[in-house]
Amino acid sequence: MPPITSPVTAQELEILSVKAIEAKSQAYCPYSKFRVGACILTESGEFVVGANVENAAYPVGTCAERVAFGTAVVAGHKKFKALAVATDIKPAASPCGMCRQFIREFTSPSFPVYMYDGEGGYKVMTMDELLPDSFGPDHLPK
Ligand SMILES: O=c1ccn([C@H]2C[C@H](O)[C@@H](CO)O2)c(=O)[nH]1
Ligand SMILES: [Zn+2]
Repeated sequence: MPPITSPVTAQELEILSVKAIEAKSQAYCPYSKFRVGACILTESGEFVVGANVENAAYPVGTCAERVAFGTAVVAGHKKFKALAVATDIKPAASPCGMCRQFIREFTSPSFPVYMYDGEGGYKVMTMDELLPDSFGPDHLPK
């Protein structure tokens, strides 16, 4: 059985959402003009933010979610409680396919992804809902 992600408190969720929404202002998105902010709550109680960073060579740009997870992993974090992603649209946007696979590497099936719309409303889905029947580290030969 996969590990169950520990639940997020109402206070943690409030901070997570504020930081994800604030992180939109750090986006570098001159091409799409589509601001995305992300914030991860680590198992140790730290908040790590990211925003999308685009590039003149369009496909080279990275999403907010991968910036946040890359930053957190490089800072030494290995376990995560929740992710919030914020955009200015409604209904809320959800992580792209590449990000779903990237996040899957570091999370359990019950890991919650909170998706905030431009009015502060949100929907929440687990990683298993976002990426069912997924491929991960355990599928590779030892
Ligand atoms: O969940 C998402 C969806 C899109 N983007 C970024 C990629 C690109 O910079 C811009 C438009 O797709 O939004 C993210 O960061 N996260
Ligand atoms: Zn993405």
